[in-house]
Amino acid sequence: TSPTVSRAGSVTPAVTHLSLKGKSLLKVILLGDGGVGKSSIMNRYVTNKFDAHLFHTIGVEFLNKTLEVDGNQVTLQIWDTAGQERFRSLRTPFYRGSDCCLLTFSVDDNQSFLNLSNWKKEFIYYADVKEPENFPFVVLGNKVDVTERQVSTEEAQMWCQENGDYPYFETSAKDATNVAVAFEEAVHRALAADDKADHLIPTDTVKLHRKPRSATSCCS
Ligand SMILES: Nc1nc2c(ncn2[C@@H]2O[C@H](COP(=O)(O)OP(=O)(O)OP(=O)(O)O)[C@@H](O)[C@H]2O)c(=O)[nH]1
Repeated sequence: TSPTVSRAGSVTPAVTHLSLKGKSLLKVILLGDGGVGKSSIMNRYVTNKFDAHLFHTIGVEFLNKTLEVDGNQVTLQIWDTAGQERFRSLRTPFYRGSDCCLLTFSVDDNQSFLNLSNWKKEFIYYADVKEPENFPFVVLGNKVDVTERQVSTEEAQMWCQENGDYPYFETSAKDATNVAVAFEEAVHRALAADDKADHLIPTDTVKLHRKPRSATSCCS
């Protein structure tokens, strides 16, 4: 729609049964081909509005939404990126620090589905994800309100299963189908991945023991 701008939303739905561990901000990023509906999904979720004549995004935009997680306030910072190839260098610097990535395609556009792998690769590279197999991706097949589909539910589910067992949601920003549940799943995944990373830290500990000096090992 316009170059990097930020706005704030203030809706507070409840998400429960999540372990927060002091986190108060979660960054969720939407990636996918131009025109699949990323801006519309974000706008539907944060402002509950839909615009049938949106302009392409240039660079990135973000909106905040406050959620309640186990009685605590968490800010969900949703980053909407420009899907068109010509804006690649404007969007990629914003991938770092994401807690969850929503890979988005449109069910009436087969090419946008085929491009999911490229979006995943681009994200992993520019976000500098250290353990791609543990990163929480969620896949959205948007525009399910349209009648002429090019991608079946089964095909999309299969891709998700084969590429990391990602959750898959068929959404419509137009009529609000599954938009909120998809973001709630993103929050769940982000917090679960954070939990897992916490558990991994002790295994990285290096034990340093001074080796007893032996009579033959000394050279000075
Ligand atoms: N029928 C239908 N149209 C949609 C839906 N979501 C978005 N659109 C329309 O698709 C067009 C593109 O939507 P955007 O939200 O701008 O797509 P985008 O992915 O943000 O596009 P870029 O900014 O170019 O990356 C707009 O005309 C929207 O109104 C949907 O769920 N159903």
